[in-house]
Amino acid sequence: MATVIGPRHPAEEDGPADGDAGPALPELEDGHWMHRATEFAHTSFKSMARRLPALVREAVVLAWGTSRRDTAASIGLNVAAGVMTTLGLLATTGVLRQLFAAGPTPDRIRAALPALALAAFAVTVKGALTVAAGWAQARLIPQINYQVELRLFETTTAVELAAFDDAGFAEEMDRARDRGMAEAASIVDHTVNLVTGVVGVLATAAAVTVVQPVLLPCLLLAAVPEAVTAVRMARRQYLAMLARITRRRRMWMLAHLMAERRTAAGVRAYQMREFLLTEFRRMMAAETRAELRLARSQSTTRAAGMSVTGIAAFGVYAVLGGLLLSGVVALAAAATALLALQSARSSLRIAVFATNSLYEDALYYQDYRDFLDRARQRVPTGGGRPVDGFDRIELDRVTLRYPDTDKAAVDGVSVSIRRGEVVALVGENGSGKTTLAKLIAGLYRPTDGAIRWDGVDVGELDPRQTGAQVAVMSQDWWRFPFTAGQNIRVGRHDRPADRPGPSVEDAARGAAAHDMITDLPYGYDTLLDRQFKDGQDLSGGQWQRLVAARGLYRDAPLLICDEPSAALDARAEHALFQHLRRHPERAVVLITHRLANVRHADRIFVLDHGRLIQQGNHDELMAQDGPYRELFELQAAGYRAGAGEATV
Ligand SMILES: Nc1ncnc2c1ncn2[C@@H]1O[C@H](COP(=O)(O)OP(=O)(O)OP(=O)(O)O)[C@@H](O)[C@H]1O
Repeated sequence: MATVIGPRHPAEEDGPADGDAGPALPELEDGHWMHRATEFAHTSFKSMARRLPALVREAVVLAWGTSRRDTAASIGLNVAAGVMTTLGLLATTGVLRQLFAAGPTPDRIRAALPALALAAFAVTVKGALTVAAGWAQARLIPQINYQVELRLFETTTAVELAAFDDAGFAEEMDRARDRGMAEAASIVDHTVNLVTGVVGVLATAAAVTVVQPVLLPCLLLAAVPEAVTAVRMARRQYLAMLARITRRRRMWMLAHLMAERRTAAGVRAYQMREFLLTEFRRMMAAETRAELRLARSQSTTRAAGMSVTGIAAFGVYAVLGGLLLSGVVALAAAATALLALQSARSSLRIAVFATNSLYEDALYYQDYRDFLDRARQRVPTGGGRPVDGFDRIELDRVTLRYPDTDKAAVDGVSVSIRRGEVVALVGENGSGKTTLAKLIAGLYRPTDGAIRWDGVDVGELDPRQTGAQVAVMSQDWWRFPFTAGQNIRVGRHDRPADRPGPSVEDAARGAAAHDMITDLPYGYDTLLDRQFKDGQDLSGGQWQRLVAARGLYRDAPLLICDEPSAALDARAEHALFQHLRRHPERAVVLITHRLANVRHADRIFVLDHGRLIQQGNHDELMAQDGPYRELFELQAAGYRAGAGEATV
């Protein structure tokens, strides 16, 4: 049997130094979340604590806006639990005082009983309050997630298409979606934990102060080193993660290349296995060494922290002993202080951790807030004039310049499209056809010039109603993970039952997709995504038929077809073009490089570098000595030559 394990790489035995894991792949762009990670890494705990009130306020406002009842319960019940902590400690002192008093044991126990009952009551009630507070806190999280996610997607689906061409916008959206959104619930969670921790510390401090104020500094002295060690370790881990992040991202990238269905064929066809594995081994070895170094330094920090904590505890015991001997503190109070110490330690640890996490997560949540503010400004408002079809769409010296580009993709183009016509956009790659089609479809607004529907500027029309008049068969379609039937029906999913229009099957027949769909295992109910059970894959051409069927099902008065047949075989292409013929109720804008398909168009617009350089019907353009005739003859010559060779 052939071995499936490649030869061992030297790195496996000794592993290179970190510097050896240099880039064989090109340098990666910083991840969009890196700026927050770096900011967090360089903020001191003191600065974090200073921003704490503002962050807590923000989290409370968010939680309050989501559920007043659960917010009030989360905070109120925790405060009440704190009161019970104080009460419990005071009752314990009472018990101890009675037990340590002089007299016969049965008498002392009897005297301690009321305080004992009170302590038991406090512990029980505190337990119940803590459970109830945890419940309210757990209830808050999904409700916040629901609100925050919904708000994000309501916004991302409403913003204008042009926003997505803006690199900054797309990046902010990724940031908001990948991390910012998830941190909304976290900041509320951390805030409640912070409140719990602070209330715990205050409750303990209050009890100790009542019992004997002198013990308060001892309490703090003993609790602080442990909390500081915890923060130090978390910080060190974070910095180590940050230092290794570039390498880890490279590893993830390689891991995807080696274990992905979509890359499997390419990796095999080009025999890339050894190349990828070698890269992976190099990085893995360096990564392992870094992990080992971190483990060592963390253990050192923990050991140092434990030593300081031990010394502090020793100091507290010594002070307590001194106070006992000098009679400043009674034995019962000293015993209570030891109990309080345990409680204060864990509360302080919770509070410090919560501060750290709250600060970090709030940075990411800010990304979410910033994105929403920015995105809301990009939601098209449009006018309120109703639209019900059109007779003529006019583009008047229309220009569109994509963000961050110097050249206009469409440059001062004036064309008109009438209902009942088929017009074609022709030109070489990058000449601006798709961009012009998107302008006609209303997906982009021109940076210059005007688009008018029956003489009215589109800016004055209701954008929803304008959009409803348009169907686009785009060349870069998305494989929606729906059934075949849904993939077509989604083209007009909101069609009222009484509105006439083609059935899903009619549309599929029109796009030569019906037979292909009925051949699928579940026909129109077949799921077209292999991630689902019984999901199926379609070929590129089969998908294109489905996309064409969706466009036909939409049954709109303006049909824009951008390379609708690029992946279709000759029969499917023929069937589709039968459907794209002239129809009195519809205008068709057709983009195709197969010029035989535009011969019958009423008008052909030829574009070059974004400019309109020729227009007319096929015969008129063939009569001119221009680019259209040149392109057409080049294609026709290919066919003629093929026919000639075939006859040889
Ligand atoms: N989203 C975008 N952001 C920036 N530039 C773009 C964008 N889309 C297209 N362009 C640029 O605009 C110009 C016109 O592109 P367009 O897609 O309209 O050409 P096309 O004629 O449809 O090309 P093809 O025949 O290859 O489909 C090209 O230079 C292209 O690089």
